[in-house]
Amino acid sequence: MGFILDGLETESYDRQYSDRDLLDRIVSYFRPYRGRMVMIAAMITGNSLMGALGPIVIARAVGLLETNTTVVTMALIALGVSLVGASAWVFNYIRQMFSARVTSNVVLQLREDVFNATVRHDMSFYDEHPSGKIVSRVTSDTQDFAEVVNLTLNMLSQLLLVVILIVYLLTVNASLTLLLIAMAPFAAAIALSFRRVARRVTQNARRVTATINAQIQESISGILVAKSFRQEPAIYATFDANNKQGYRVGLTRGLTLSGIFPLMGLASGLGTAIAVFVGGLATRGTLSPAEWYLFMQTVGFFWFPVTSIASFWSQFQDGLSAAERVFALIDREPRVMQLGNEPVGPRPQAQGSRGAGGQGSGGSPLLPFSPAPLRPNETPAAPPTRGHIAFRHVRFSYTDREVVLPDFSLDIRAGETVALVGHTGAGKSSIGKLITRFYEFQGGEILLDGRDIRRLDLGQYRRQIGLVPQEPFLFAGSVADNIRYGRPEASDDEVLAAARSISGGEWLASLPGGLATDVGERGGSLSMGQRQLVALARVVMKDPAIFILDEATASVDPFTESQIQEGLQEIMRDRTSLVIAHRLFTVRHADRIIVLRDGHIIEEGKHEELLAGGGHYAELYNTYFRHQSLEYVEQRVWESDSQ
Ligand SMILES: Nc1ncnc2c1ncn2[C@@H]1O[C@H](COP(=O)(O)OP(=O)(O)OP(=O)(O)O)[C@@H](O)[C@H]1O
Repeated sequence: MGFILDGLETESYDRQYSDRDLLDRIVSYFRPYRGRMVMIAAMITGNSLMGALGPIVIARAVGLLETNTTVVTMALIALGVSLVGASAWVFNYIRQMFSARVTSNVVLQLREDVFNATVRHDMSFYDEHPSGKIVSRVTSDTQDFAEVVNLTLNMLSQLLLVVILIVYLLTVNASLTLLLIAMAPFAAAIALSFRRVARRVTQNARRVTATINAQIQESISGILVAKSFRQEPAIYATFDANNKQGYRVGLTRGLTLSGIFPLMGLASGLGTAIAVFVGGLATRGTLSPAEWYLFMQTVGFFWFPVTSIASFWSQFQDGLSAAERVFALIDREPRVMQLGNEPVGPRPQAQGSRGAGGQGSGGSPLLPFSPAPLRPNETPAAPPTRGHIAFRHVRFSYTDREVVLPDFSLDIRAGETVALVGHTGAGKSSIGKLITRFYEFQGGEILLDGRDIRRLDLGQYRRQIGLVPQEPFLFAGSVADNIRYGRPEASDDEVLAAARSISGGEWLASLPGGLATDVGERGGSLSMGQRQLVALARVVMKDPAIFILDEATASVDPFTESQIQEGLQEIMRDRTSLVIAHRLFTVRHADRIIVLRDGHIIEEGKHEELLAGGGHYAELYNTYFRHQSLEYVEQRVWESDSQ
């Protein structure tokens, strides 16, 4: 079966729970619905009782046929059978109603938990796991689990029906009933022997579905790149291969599971034959036709749940493995670990420009915050965030294969604008990602105003960080919705004010509907420059103490560029800013430029100093930044004019 399973690895966070742990966990989801579960149990009992009563009443009718029966008696029996059938239906209906509510609630809760866990995971989780596979777990796995719950209830109802009939039959003929019971272990043994096979084929089917989902999702997200490289056939080929693998795995599952039914049918046929033969011999002359009818009827009822345990078992395993996968996703150990939840307050009210050198308002930015001792029941007051960031001998790697920052130390003073430059892969973005706590570092410490960022309340801490990534992501909705994302409670006037704080709001005029313009999926209806402007306005709305900008490498038209630059000046004025710089404008205006190579600081200073030094920065400037300068552009124009 090897080729069928190629590429169907489990996820690194997958784990095998013991049956007991798994069951305890499942039961915990049903605990809040104890009352309804009791009601369901009562309805199942009622339904099974009525189910058993049906054949008993008919058997009585058969018995009565031996004697002289009146029309009235027969009518009463017919009425009895109808009542029994109707009551069974009512019990069943009420049970279905309650169980639908309970399972829907459980799935609701399970989805909430799994989605909540998913969005809380740090970025390393998303690096390792394709989003399509995560989607599979959140949607189809939770649904499969719900289906198995319904199946279990049906099964319980069936089993109860058999138990009731057996108890009744024991009163009719004990030895024949015991013969029936003696056959049950054989049927169950055959059913259980399929357990492992069924679970494996089912799990493989689920994995292949997740792989197909992941690939479709990736292909659609990257369709623009794929089209521009004319890679549609390659995408199709990968899909085709995955789809065919899905077909093979699905077929194997179908064949394996359907093989169980004929085998079980054979076993039940044999069982009935034995019951007829042995039972017939043993009870010759002692059983009435009515009793014989009831026994044979019960053999049918008896075999059905016992044999369907086989198929049920595979589906049950199916549901259990779905639950296992969902719980594994919920329980995945976070890599970013907060060691405390010390409060983090907003930045002190802006008191005009702090100027170059970045001495922030109020006190020494290097002074660590030492809170006054709290009285019992007093919640600690959140100290204002001045924005002094210190890296102390930080060691960081994404994976075991490469150390990105071997021993990184850097002080960014409160209010300072620091530009990080360096060749690609030098570790610039990683520094920003560590400040935002997207990834966990392995050694050293990072301090905010003298406090270890691992001890801070993560939500409050991130509230103080405004991030603009290289390709700003906009959510579906209007420009105003996206700006309001920075502070959901903001009024329309505040949103407008945030938009106007960027380049006087001139950029809004280029949008067809102004603030109401629909941004399209991922902001696709706006130009790259407009997306950056919206992202900047979003940060203004958030009003963070620390601003991190991973500058876009894509150039925008000069007019938008100047609007972006004005916006940046506005944002950087009163806050600590870290810019992964790709624009000459930002390096020139930075209080300090840090030049990185292989995770080490090799130069630092202001633009002119570094340029005069003729080192790595000068080299970077000449190969990368210089062509953006006005002098360069003018010289090129002059050269082309004079040719
Ligand atoms: N999510 C990740 N998982 C594993 N390795 C990563 C990840 N992100 C970055 N790296 C690696 O870490 C190193 C530093 O990457 P980083 O993105 O910090 O560089 P950078 O200086 O910002 O480069 P660029 O200017 O190209 O954005 C690179 O070798 C990169 O391959």
